[in-house]
Amino acid sequence: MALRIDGKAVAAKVKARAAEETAALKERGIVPGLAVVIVGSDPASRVYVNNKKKACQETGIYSEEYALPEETTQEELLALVDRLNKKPKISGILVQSPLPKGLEESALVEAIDPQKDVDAFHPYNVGKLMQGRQIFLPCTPAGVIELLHSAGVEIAGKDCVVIGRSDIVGKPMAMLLMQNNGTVTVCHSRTRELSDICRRADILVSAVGKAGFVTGDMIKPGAAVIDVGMNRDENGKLCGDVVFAEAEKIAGCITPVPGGVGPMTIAMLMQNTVTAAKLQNGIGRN
Ligand SMILES: NC(=O)C1=CN([C@@H]2O[C@H](COP(=O)(O)OP(=O)(O)OC[C@H]3O[C@@H](n4cnc5c(N)ncnc54)[C@H](OP(=O)(O)O)[C@@H]3O)[C@@H](O)[C@H]2O)C=CC1
Ligand SMILES: Nc1nc(=O)c2c([nH]1)NC[C@@H]1CN(c3ccc(C(=O)N[C@@H](CCC(=O)O)C(=O)O)cc3)C=[N+]21
Repeated sequence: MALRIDGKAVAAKVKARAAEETAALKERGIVPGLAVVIVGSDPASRVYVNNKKKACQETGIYSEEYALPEETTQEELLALVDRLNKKPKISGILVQSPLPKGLEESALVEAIDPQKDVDAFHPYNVGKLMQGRQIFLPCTPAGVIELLHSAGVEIAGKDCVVIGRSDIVGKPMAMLLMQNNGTVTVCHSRTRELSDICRRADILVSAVGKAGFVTGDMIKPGAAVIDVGMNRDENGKLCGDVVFAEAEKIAGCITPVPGGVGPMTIAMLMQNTVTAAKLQNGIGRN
């Protein structure tokens, strides 16, 4: 049976570290602050945003939430981002995706001050990541790397397969695995012989968004299986991309959903908010 990686426990450690740093900053009169902007009433987004708020409370990070109606215009959002860019109390800005139709996400992300871009979605930060000179690590992929470390999985020299090539998960995930000296293959909807490629992976990361996508026969015995997917099954229950019951019999270690990557995303966001506050106050990392 595979080792079940406890994302909640690892996230608690990351948050504890962020809380310590926050306390130290507060002694110097600096309070890290996060602004979360959510537009419309997507129920899943609501849950994530509430989790982010709770994490801020746990770590002592100041937070502001802007819950805006579905009808909000691009101009109104841009004006809000501009205000938050200039607001000293705010170290980090996150615009929750997806946005309602008609709003242009990329223009909004580009309007965020790169020094406050705690998601690391701004093209400046994406470029920095490509060069391995990033100031912020992308939260979900960085969370995955932490989980692998926590389970004692070595990345260097390993065959890593990422399923999914989105800007927010797949691509930055591949980049971070490469930075950690993995040999990375990225698969997507046009990939041929996907199962065969997956079966060669020592580390398999699934970020597809389809329940039941990764079956036991796609997993190499002993592999590390990381499930980024957040889906609802036919009963409305939260589940990942991986058929967990099959995979845990074959994998060496595996992350569950819930309780795997999700909590790590939020913990890394707290870490990035602390980093942002330090940066804006001329304090180097560590
Ligand atoms: N745990 C967390 O913190 C987070 C979880 N998520 C979850 O992760 C999942 C992925 O998110 P995101 O990257 O934004 O999703 P996207 O929909 O943007 O990307 C999905 C990717 O999967 C690929 N794909 C779809 N179908 C297939 C297929 N049949 N075979 C191979 N590849 C396929 C797509 O390929 P193509 O490019 O060719 O279309 C695409 O690259 C979602 O469930 C999301 O909810 C997301 C962010 C954070
Ligand atoms: N700008 C932006 N940044 C994001 O980081 C971002 C986003 N938009 N849009 C949506 C995705 C998704 N995401 C998750 C965060 C927490 C959990 C999480 O806490 N999951 C819990 C359970 C949550 C539940 O109970 O539903 C778990 O897996 O255990 C999941 C997913 C961040 N995202």
